Amino acid sequence: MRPLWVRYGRFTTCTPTFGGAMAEDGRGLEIDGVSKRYGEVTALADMTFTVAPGELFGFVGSNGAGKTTTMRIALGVLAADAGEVRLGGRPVDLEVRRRIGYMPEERGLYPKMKVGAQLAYLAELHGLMRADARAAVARWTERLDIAHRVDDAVESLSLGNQQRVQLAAALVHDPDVLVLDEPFSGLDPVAVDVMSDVLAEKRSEGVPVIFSSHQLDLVERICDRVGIVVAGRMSAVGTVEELRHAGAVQVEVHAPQAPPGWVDAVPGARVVQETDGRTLVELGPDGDDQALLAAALRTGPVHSFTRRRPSLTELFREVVSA
Ligand SMILES: Nc1ncnc2c1ncn2[C@@H]1O[C@H](COP(=O)(O)OP(=O)(O)OP(=O)(O)O)[C@@H](O)[C@H]1O
Repeated sequence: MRPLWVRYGRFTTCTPTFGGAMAEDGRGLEIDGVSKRYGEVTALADMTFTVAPGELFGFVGSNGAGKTTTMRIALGVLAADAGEVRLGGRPVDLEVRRRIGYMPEERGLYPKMKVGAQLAYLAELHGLMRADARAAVARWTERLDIAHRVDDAVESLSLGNQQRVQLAAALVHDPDVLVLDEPFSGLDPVAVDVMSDVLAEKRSEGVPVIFSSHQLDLVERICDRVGIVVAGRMSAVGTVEELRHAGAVQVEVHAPQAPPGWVDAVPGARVVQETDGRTLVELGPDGDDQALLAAALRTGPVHSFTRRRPSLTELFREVVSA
């Protein structure tokens, strides 16, 4: 059967040509040397990373860094100038695309269509038989706690519930990979938990899951790996622990009698913040925490001396301002 492209609101999809789990060969989703320009603007420059099967990957970066462009190219609705996207080792073509579950940043639902009918329509577009589509809609609307709204028009739902419908739309065809553009934005804490649980469930099924977000505390909490994008390139990638250990060591010192400037004499040490006898010090590669402790003790009593690693938010600031 020849794939047929269908415009669905702002969501484009195609009719099925075959089934099969393409992410199961251990290679997952590969973004390989992808570049994209919009006129004079370089949106992506050699963007490269992978999302393994069963991995929850957080895609973070400043506004305009290139996250949405990467995701659109991964889905195949936008063409790259160079590079390739593969799923399970296979370049993303029309057939592979229908195995992707995509949640676009600008949500793409028909406002006046009923929730249940809309989801069933989408599931059928992705190749499910009518009865299977209805069963999938029942399962996902139940799971996402919107089953009581299936006969309501999408526009009558709150924005958060519309977002749950949008997630259901990405899931009803049991995709081999999930690509979600800011799925958590605007959700209340309960909805955040529901969304996190669903993503974790898909991960446990071996699905590669990538989502973009500006909620770094959430990304730090739930993701297996994180990629920080700066100006269209992957600037840092790894587990949060790996990124934190690659960052500078910080030490919080509580020495109430220490005068301003007490850190200046310690080689490789830099004051990040100083308030009420508490000093946050960053140690460079040549910094020595014992020399810092000795300097603190010379000022008087030291009530606490704690080594800490930067949070993802601090790392993010460091990476984007480098
Ligand atoms: N259709 C377009 N025409 C021209 N420039 C575009 C277009 N879409 C994106 N850009 C530019 O490409 C760059 C990357 O944009 P993109 O939307 O991918 O970033 P983002 O990381 O998703 O940002 P945000 O966090 O704000 O959603 C930006 O400089 C943006 O202005």
